[in-house]
Amino acid sequence: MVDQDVVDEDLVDEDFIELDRVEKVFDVRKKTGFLKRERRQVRAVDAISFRVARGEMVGYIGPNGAGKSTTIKMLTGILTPSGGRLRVAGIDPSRERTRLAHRIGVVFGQRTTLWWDLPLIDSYRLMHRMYRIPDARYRANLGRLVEPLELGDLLDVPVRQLSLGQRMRGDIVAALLHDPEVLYLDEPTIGLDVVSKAKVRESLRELNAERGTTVLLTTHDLQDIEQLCSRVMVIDHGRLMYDGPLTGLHEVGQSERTLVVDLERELPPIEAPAPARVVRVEGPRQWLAFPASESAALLVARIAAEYPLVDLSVREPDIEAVIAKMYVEQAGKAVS
Ligand SMILES: Nc1ncnc2c1ncn2[C@@H]1O[C@H](COP(=O)(O)OP(=O)(O)OP(=O)(O)O)[C@@H](O)[C@H]1O
Repeated sequence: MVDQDVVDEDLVDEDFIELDRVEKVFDVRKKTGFLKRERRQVRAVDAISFRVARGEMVGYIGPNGAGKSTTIKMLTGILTPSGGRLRVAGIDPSRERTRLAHRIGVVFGQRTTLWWDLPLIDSYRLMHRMYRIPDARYRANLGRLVEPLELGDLLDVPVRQLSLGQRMRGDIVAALLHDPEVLYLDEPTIGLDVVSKAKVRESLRELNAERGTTVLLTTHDLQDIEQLCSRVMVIDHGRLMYDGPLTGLHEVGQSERTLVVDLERELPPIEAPAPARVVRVEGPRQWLAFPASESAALLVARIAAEYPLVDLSVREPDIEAVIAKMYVEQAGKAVS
């Protein structure tokens, strides 16, 4: 709610979210024997710097344990950085968490901010009070959000009775009732079916286009990024590996698909026509990498003609594969 807060006049729109060499180190104690404990440090976020402009929609991706949630938690003020400088809308999140809370919205796909046993509308009424949203604005926002997210018939249903997709859409409305300028989304489409995913993505697109809401999106689903974000940042082991347009990421990461082949019995690696090649063998199962630009049909036909084929499937590259390819590319550049 911008009008209730003091807006930082010096803040440039390009620096709406600002991180300079931000770090987060956790002290972890592990039991290693009777009365023996080992202390270890986990560098979850390692000197990350980036800027997000007001109104941008940016993907923030990486494998499990990369440091995404830790970054988001620092951006909301839940966690305090161990080092570096961080500002959101000119505010230091960990110092002024409450003031910032009025300007940001957060959706965690795996958790809900809604009250489990209450009808959906009661959660919204509670938020209306908690955020002290003016009545007219609350009604207008509810009207504006509920219809496109198709929640009109579900407002009186207890949250525990909603499907995952309905609950997720309910959470998105909850995060937007107070008109936040920034929305952090952590896996907003996880576990959703194709139709629900499409609905969630469509509403996010509209929100960004119509209200200029800045969106930082964490996901394991590359299609979320493809359909929503023109810019993507890749994080791994707490470090920023890539920051740029999705097309650049495609060039390094999406260039290969995998054909998984189940043979009748264990055999030596399949002799596939280049550039296809066997990348892994486990008993009768073999994995072949091949260029995403080529059809799998020819490769399948060749293998079927020459090998005792039982089953097969084609896998699109996942984020882990994209990042693995980045390492190879970077190592190659460092050597050459
Ligand atoms: N409270 C904590 N105490 C100790 N270590 C932590 C804590 N929170 C996170 N970590 C560690 O920090 C690293 C980064 O974790 P984080 O949850 O940020 O990763 P992530 O990218 O969000 O992963 P995922 O995709 O699995 O959610 C991991 O090694 C994790 O075990």
